[in-house]
Amino acid sequence: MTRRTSLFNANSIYQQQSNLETKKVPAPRLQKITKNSDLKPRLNPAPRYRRASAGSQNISPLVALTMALSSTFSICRPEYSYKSSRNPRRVLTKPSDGQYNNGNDNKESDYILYVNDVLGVQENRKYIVLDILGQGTFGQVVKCQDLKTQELVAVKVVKSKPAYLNQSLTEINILEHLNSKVDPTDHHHFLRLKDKFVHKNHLCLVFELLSSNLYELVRQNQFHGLQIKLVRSFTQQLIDSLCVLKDAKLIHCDLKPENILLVSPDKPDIKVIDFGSACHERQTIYTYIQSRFYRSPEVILGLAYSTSIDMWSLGCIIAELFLGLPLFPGTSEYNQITRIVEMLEMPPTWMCDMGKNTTKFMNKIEMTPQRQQQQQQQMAQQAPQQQQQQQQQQQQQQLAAHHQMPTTAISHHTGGEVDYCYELKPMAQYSQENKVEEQKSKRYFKDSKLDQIIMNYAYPKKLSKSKLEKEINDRKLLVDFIRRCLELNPVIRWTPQEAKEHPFIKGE
Ligand SMILES: Nc1ncnc2c1ncn2[C@@H]1O[C@H](COP(=O)(O)OP(=O)(O)OP(=O)(O)O)[C@@H](O)[C@H]1O
Repeated sequence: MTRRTSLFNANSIYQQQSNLETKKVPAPRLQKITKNSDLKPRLNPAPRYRRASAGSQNISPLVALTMALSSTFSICRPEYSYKSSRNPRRVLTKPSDGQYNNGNDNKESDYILYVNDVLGVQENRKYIVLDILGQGTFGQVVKCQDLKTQELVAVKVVKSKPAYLNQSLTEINILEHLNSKVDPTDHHHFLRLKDKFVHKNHLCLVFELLSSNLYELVRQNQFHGLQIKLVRSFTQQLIDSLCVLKDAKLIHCDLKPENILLVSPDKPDIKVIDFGSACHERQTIYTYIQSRFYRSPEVILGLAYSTSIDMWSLGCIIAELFLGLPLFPGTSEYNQITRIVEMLEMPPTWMCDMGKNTTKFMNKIEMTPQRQQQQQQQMAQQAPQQQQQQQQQQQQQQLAAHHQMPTTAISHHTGGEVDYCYELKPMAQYSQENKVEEQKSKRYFKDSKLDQIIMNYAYPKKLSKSKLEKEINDRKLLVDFIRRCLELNPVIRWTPQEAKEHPFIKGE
């Protein structure tokens, strides 16, 4: 404490004392501060309201009834003695009825975990369970202490079903590759894997212990958006991770706020977790990937995918961090693609042509002669140069469709024998065909287009003119950045390397 602060405290105590004296209230038991005395107020040596502890020292009632409760109790009842081994075991897993694996697992094949359980049997590789951190598709994540080093760690106890076991082995492979080869110096925000072992038929992965995930952070903020400065800091770190992943040809496949964790509660440093769905760009075998709100149009439509699906998820995440609510909170896959199209645009025709699931969500409509005529008239009115450009575009599209290579993002196909376009199926048609009850989308935002939503989102109160101008400018950059991540055509969607140069990231 500096001299300035202690002086300030002493003066305020003097002030307090004189106020009390004028009101004729008994003054607190402070020693009068003289010129030469210590500036800190001193309590009289014999404190009142003290209790004896079992160790025959004087302790305050607060300590006696909290930290020293057990010894206080033994003073009152000498026959009482406390042993932690007699505590009831606190169960962390729900449901907790043992159904499989000799009663160790519940009906969901989750290992039934209790506080103070020890995971691991090998000497020097044992972890005592302290608390539950999270539960996911693959199993449970618990906070543990390494019995040898006393270090706190997070242990993922994987479900005992073979499918989850296999997928978790992939997670181990990818994390080990990332930790030892791709990012050995731990500079690119990837979770560190420390150990792995099998405990009672459950694969256990020991990770460094991190803090809350970004969904929890937004929830703690009552689902109000985060400050643009903080959003920028998170985005810079995520772009850095995605650049490294792209260079390593790895796709995370499940980027979402729940899978981005703060390293500690008091700093904006983050790490990407959950590589349980990750894969190499050459091994994209699964088609049902990414959590729905963050699922890219190419995955919804059933096209081949690449690292660019993580950039789509990133766009959704950044928007959500700024707005406090998910941008595309789809209630079904149909609802998801509907929300995307309503807010942004239709996917280009080549994507609809090539998507294995397109016919589930969209109708292919033949162009009527009337509509064709209308278009030709429009073309004739356009400048010759534009016409030439359009013709070139058409040729490119035909070529692209032929070689399954996309070029530009237009929603209808012209040229060739048939002229057609795609349209989203009306809700009633989709519901009837798929025998489901689709609901009309609930709107979270008053505006319907991305730029309006962000530019009109509540501004911080009492901003000076210059700060308001800066906020508006920052938001314009944010809109532009998100729009480039949310490009429906994955071929022209920005790569993380391109995004790294954007003024929003550079803070220009
Ligand atoms: N290293 C860690 N430190 C602290 N908490 C963690 C850690 N790893 C995971 N968690 C918590 O556990 C939750 C689930 O973890 P994880 O996503 O790895 O499990 P999962 O079963 O693969 O989940 P999902 O259903 O998303 O696939 C996370 O959202 C996070 O809150």
